[in-house]
This record gives sequence, C-alpha cells and structure tokens, in this order.
Amino acid sequence: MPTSSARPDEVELVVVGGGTAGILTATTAAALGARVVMIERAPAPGGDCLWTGCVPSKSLLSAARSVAAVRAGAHGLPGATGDVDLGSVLAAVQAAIDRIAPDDSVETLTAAGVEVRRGTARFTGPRSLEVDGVPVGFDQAVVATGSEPRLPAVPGLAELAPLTSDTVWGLETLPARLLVLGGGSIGCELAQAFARLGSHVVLAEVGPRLLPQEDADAAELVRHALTFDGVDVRFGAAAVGVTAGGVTLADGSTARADRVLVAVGRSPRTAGLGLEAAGVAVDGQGRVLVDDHLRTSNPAVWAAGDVTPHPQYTHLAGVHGSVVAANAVLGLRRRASAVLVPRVTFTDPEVAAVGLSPEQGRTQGRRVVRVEHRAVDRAVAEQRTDGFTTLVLDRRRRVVGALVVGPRAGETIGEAALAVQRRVSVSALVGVTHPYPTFNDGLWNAAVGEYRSWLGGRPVRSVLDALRRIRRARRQAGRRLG
Ligand SMILES: Cc1cc2nc3c(=O)[nH]c(=O)nc-3n(C[C@H](O)[C@H](O)[C@H](O)COP(=O)(O)OP(=O)(O)OC[C@H]3O[C@@H](n4cnc5c(N)ncnc54)[C@H](O)[C@@H]3O)c2cc1C
Ligand SMILES: NC(=O)c1ccc[n+]([C@@H]2O[C@H](COP(=O)([O-])OP(=O)(O)OC[C@H]3O[C@@H](n4cnc5c(N)ncnc54)[C@H](O)[C@@H]3O)[C@@H](O)[C@H]2O)c1
Repeated sequence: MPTSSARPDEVELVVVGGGTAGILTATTAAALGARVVMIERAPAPGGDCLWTGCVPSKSLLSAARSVAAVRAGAHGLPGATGDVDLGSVLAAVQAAIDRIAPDDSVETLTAAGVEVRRGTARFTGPRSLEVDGVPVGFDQAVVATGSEPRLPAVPGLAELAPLTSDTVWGLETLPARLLVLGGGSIGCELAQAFARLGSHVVLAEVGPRLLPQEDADAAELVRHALTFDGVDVRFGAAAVGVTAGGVTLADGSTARADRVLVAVGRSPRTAGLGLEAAGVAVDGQGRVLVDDHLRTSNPAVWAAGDVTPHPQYTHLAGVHGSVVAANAVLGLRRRASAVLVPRVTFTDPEVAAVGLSPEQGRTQGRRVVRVEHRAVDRAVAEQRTDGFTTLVLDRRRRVVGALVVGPRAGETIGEAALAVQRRVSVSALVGVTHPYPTFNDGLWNAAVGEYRSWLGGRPVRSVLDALRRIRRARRQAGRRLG
C-alpha cells in the first residue's frame, strides 16, 4: 500500500471534476490503493463525453445516416419523404446515454473505491479547497474540470439564444433553417447530422477550409460530402452582426436562420475555481499549465483532460487520468508527451489520423504512400470510393503516420496507431494477413504496394537475381548428377 502524508482530516487525493479525466484518475488512484475523493457538481458523473459530447453526437449521426439512406431511395426502393420527428431521434439518443451511464455512476465509482461528493469545488489555498462551502484539506489534488463552448462576441448574437453542444440536445423541433458557426469537428458533425435530418443548414467557417487540424485533401472530401447533403458551406465567414434579415457574415453574405448553433472552439472551465489561491498558473486562454508529467505550478496539484492545453479528446482525457494517478500516487514520472493521440471526425466519410500527417511528412522529407479507395474492393462493393488511405514512412520504412478518409475510417486508425506506436515496418504490416474484403485493405494495400516497389528497387533486385541464379545453378547441377 502506498503511504500517505495526508493528515487524518485530509484527503490523500482530491479529484475535481467527474468527467472522463476525473473518473480515470480517481478509479486508477483507488486501484493503486489511495484514498480518493472525487467532486462533481453535475447531478451525475460522466462529463461532457457522456451527456453532451461523444455519445449523443455519435448517436445523432447514426440516426442521420439512416435517414439519409432511406431518403436516397437506394436499391430500387422509393425514396421516403416527410419530416423526421426530432423527438423520436433524441429519445434514441437519450436511450444510448442511459445505457452507458451506469458505467460512470456513483454506485460504480463507489464500488471501485472512490468516494464521490456532489458539489462545486473551489480552491482556497495551496492544499485546501471547499465544496459548496465545506472545507476539505488535501495531500494532492487533480484539476479535471474540462472545457465548455466558447461564444464569439458578436453584437446581437446573445439575443438569438444561440445553441451550443451543451444545449442542442434539448431542441423540441427540428429547426427549418440552422446556421452553424465553426467548421471544426463539432460544426462538421452536427451540420451534417441536422442537414440529413431535414434542416436547411448554413455552415459558416472563419478560415479558408473545414477541419483546419487535418490535411487539406481530407477537409475537401468532407466539404464535398456536406455540400452533397445540402449544407451551404461558406468560408471566410465569421458572424459579424445580426440584422432583421439574419446573421451577417464576414464574407458579405447573410444567413437567415431559425436557430444558430455555435461551435467555434471550447474554453477551459477554470473561472471561479480559485486557482490563484492554489498557486496554479494558467495560460492566456485560461488553460491550466502543466509540465510533461501533468503537474501544475503547485507541486501538490495536477491537471488532466480538456482543462489543460493538450488536445481535447475523450481517449486522451482517459489516458491523462491514468498518467496523473500513477505519477501522483506512486511517484512515477509517466510523460504526457509519450502518449500517441489518434483522432477521428465522425462525419460521413470519417476522417481519421494518427502520428505525422501526410502534409507534415512531405515537409519533413518522409515517404508518403497513398491508396485511393476506388482500388479497395470493399469500398467499391459498397459504392463508397470517395476516400483514401495514406501511410507516412520513415527512412527504414516504418509507419510514423496515417490518414484515412472513408466509411469506418475510425476503425482502421486503431491498427495504424498500433503500427505507429510500435514502429511497425511496412514488411511487418505486409506479413499480417488481413481479412478480405474490408476497408482496412486500404492500409494493407498501401503497405503491399510500398513493399513491392521496394522489391522492385535496384539493390533488392540484384540480390533476388543472384539468389535465383544460385537456385538455377543448383538445380542444373542436381540434374547432371542425377
Ligand atoms: C459535441 C462533442 C462531441 C465530441 N465528440 C468526441 C468524440 O467523438 N471523441 C472524442 O474523443 N472526444 C469528443 N469530444 C471531446 C470530449 O467530450 C472531451 O475531450 C472530454 O469529455 C473531456 O473530458 P474531461 O474529463 O477533461 O472534461 P469533462 O468531460 O468536461 O468533465 C469535467 C467535469 O468537471 C465538472 N466540473 C467542472 N467544474 C467543477 C467544479 N468547480 N467542481 C466540481 N465539478 C466541476 C463538470 O461538471 C464535468 O462533469 C466531443 C465533445 C463535444 C462537445
Ligand atoms: N470526433 C471528435 O473527436 C470530436 C468531435 C467534436 C469535438 N471534439 C473536440 O472538441 C473540441 C472543440 O470542437 P470545436 O469544433 O468546437 O472546435 P475546433 O477548434 O475544433 O473548431 C472550431 C472551428 O471554428 C472556427 N472558428 C473560430 N472562430 C470562428 C468564428 N467566430 N466564426 C466561424 N468560425 C470560427 C475555427 O476556424 C475552427 O475551424 C475539438 O478540438 C475536439 O478536440 C472532438
């Protein structure tokens, strides 16, 4: 059992926030033998991913995909018409949440050895905080308070009661005209979902393209797909004002909308947290500054998940939790920078990436191999050839990055992440028999193509020629002797 320097009235480890980062911190620390208290202000733990983020958005996208397929009238069926009942769709979304919620419930956490306290935490000193006014001393603490939607300062926007990813799930009817501000993951996913469900959607992005964190050719395929679904995508189009005619955009156009959905990025939830009292430094955007071990400027306080300057993904928040717990409880020095972070935008087609992107790879002089999905039989069979798989290789032909665009690209990227993490070579990847026909063939075919071109290269060719000559000579000698 790890020893604690906490006084009897102190908690060994306090975790502030019961989202993915907080839950993984708390359960890992408890498994390591620490006395852990987790404080969550919401009615139930689970955080954004469960209640307003990943789970509802993926459930909504699934419903929207089904609606699009039915409306398209594929396979000789007459295309369905009529309005979607948003209430039914959101009931299914809620059912998905309800099925997953028990995994994060107070009962489950209590059984895992975590004491959960409901309330809002605020630091009062370097080793103390209060929960709704009740003081708590701690030996160590973890800030895992997540992030929240950022609202742009646009005159008149607040009067339109803009929706965010926090509130969109409370809609009672489908907006006939929806303006989505922001073309990042949230904007693209929700714009496509609402367009497929039947809203007329304008997506206004301030920059010159969608998904700025991804390569331009991947973003262009998503723009094409959104446009196909009826989304009116506008670039250079930050909202600048509101008139009786609609929302004025920086490209000079106006978007008439019944509702506006803001998805222009997320800010850390640090306001009112008393971080100054705790001596915890934040950056200019309010994000909690951490070192590579996720320790803050106060040696007794750590941070994990969306509240830090690291990328905002559930899987990373979870890994942060386990890193922080190991470092805080056992005194290990696990590094956040050692964590490989794959990412997926769940539009149709999906965009999935890990490691070096092809654009980064080319800039760094790495070899980039690409397979178009028109050469992947599963994509052809499903008439979904609008994608590609790209591998980025180092000088020894080991996989250092991958970008996949297509249906279920998010499933393929797990294998690519394993390859990048373990520095798997193209020849090793070729040696793994892949079942046929799958979208993962894109990855395998890219590796096979690269391997064949290596085999066809001059140095390997001359070795192979020599081996063949020796083999021929031996057979001829054998025949003479026989
Ligand atoms: C629409 C949407 C879709 C997304 N889709 C994906 C996806 O597909 N894949 C993916 O990887 N990521 C996705 N994300 C991102 C993902 O949801 C976040 O990265 C993840 O939830 C971050 O977890 P966290 O624990 O850091 O923060 P959170 O989940 O936000 O948890 C923080 C918790 O702290 C609590 N809290 C805050 N302040 C206090 C306080 N003072 N006292 C007590 N409690 C407090 C909050 O109530 C909250 O429960 C999506 C996000 C959104 C918004
Ligand atoms: N599939 C996933 O993993 C997933 C899904 C949703 C969200 N998330 C996470 O949540 C985070 C936040 O998502 P997000 O989409 O809100 O943010 P984001 O930072 O990914 O994208 C915001 C977009 O809004 C644009 N923008 C900024 N200001 C604008 C303005 N005033 N008007 C118009 N456009 C503007 C930006 O150029 C950018 O393209 C992401 O960073 C991501 O990590 C992940």
